[in-house]
Parts: sequence; C-alpha cells; structure tokens
Amino acid sequence: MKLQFTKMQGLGNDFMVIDGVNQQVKLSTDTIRQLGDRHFGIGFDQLLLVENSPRADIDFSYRIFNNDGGEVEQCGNGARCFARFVHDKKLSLKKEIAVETARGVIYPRLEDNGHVSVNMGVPQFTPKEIPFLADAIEEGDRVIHSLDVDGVSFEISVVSMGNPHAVQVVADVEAAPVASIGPKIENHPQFPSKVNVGFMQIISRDEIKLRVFERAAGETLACGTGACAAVVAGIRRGLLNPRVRVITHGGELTIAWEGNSQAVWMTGPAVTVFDGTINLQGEEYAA
Ligand SMILES: N[C@H](CCC[C@H](N)C(=O)O)C(=O)O
Repeated sequence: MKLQFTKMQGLGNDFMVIDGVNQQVKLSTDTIRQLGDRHFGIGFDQLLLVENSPRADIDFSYRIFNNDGGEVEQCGNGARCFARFVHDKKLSLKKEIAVETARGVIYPRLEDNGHVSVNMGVPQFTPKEIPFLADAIEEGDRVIHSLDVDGVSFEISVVSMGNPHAVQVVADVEAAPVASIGPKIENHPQFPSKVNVGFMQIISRDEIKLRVFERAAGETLACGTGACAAVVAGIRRGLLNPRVRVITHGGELTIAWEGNSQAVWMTGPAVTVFDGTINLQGEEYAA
C-alpha cells in the first residue's frame, strides 16, 4: 500500500511526518526501523504521526517514534514541525493548536516570522518522574546528582520534559566526550527508561552551547526537549537568566522559563524538505 509522508527538519533534527488523519496508518517497530535507515530507507531521527484526538478540547494527537522504532513521550523540534505540517496540509486553520502527547498537552503557535513557539509544559525534577534511581532517598528533588560512570563521578541535573534528560555542564562542548560518555549515561542502570544526555557550555547568563546524545538516536544536530531541559537545569543551578539563546550544531533556539510550576517556552524554525510516497509491504497499510 502507498504511504504519503513529508520529510521535515527543525535545526537539522529530521523527521518523517505522517498524516494519520487522512490515512489509516499501522506500522510495526521493524518497519519504522527500516524507514528510519539512512541507507536502505528514508532516514530520520524520529517519525512523527499526526492523528485526531477524541477529546473536544484537543486538536490533535502527536505520537513520536525514535529511529529504533521505540515510541517516546515528547519531541520538541518535532512539535514545531508538527504545527507547520498541520497548517500547510490544511488539517487545521488555527495559528495555535492543542496537541496531546503521551505525557501531557503542548501548545504550538505559528509566529508571523515563520518560526514556531511552543508551550512545552511544566518540567519535572523528582527522581520518580524522570525516572531516575537516585542513590539516597531524596527529599523532593536535588538540583545536582552524582552519577558514577565506570568509576568516574559526573555531576548531572535530571529533568523531564515528558521525556527524560540528564544534563551536565562542560567547559567546552566541542571537547566534550559526547560519543564516549553519551551512550554510557544513556544506558546507565539508574535510568530505567534510559535517558537523553545533554552537554551544556555556559557562554553567559543569556547564552549556552549545547550538544545532546539522544536516547535511541545518538547525537543529533539539535534536540528541542534537550534545549528546554538544559536551560531549566542551568536556571535551577543559578547559572542562567529566564530567557536563553541555545546554540546547537544545527542552529539556534530561544528557551524561556520563569521557574517553579511555570511552563517552558521554546521558539525556533520548522522546515519542510520534501513530500514523498512509499510502498508498504505485508500487513503494514495506509488506506
Ligand atoms: N530521543 C528523544 C525523542 C526525540 C527528542 C528530540 N528530537 C527533541 O527535539 O526533543 C527521546 O528518546 O526521548
């Protein structure tokens, strides 16, 4: 069966976006993995599925799959592309939409300058919410945890944006051990659902550089929820102001958070690369 899709990117974090409103889509884990392969398939960091929501107060349901085929809770760069997609495909005429994910509702808004702003919801910090198996019984949530990785202690901040993040401050992101330490922390036994690993360099109280070794996707050119988590961690550590420019290898994001139980706001680009059609085999289908 033929499946229509759109290839999109947010700061080089790239996606296969599928309209599950006008197509009935059923994809196995293996098929998602094959589609995500950059040599034998289409190639993407994540696959984003757009579906109707049964709730009257929600415009769409948003499902996210890493390129290993696993479904996850949230994707920030993907949220901006989601909003651009539903507008350009005329699935909604609204400038601001309510989108339900596995871990809460987010509110993307199309800006006049072509960027997209997203209310990414309220960050969570308690080990249980990450989930993170802390060393001691924690009172509430600690800003910095020590994590032992092969006998070396790393000072990490844990933040959930719906998906789990472990953020550390480094002197120079370009010299950071992203490829070696990233997978060790991603798969650390104290993260029962694994974790996205952020390496943040503080340039000033208003600017950071960031690299993220993403759970199940490896290092990406940018990570939207990773940028939110890094800024929240930096503010909680007393290192950053409430509005921060985040410089990634794929480009820049603006992240704002007023603290406590306020939502995190993310603003950045969302770009359509091409539309395509692919033939699905076997029990996969798109009607
Ligand atoms: N790898 C992430 C999902 C994609 C997040 C990232 N692409 C973003 O822009 O937030 C996870 O397993 O939680």
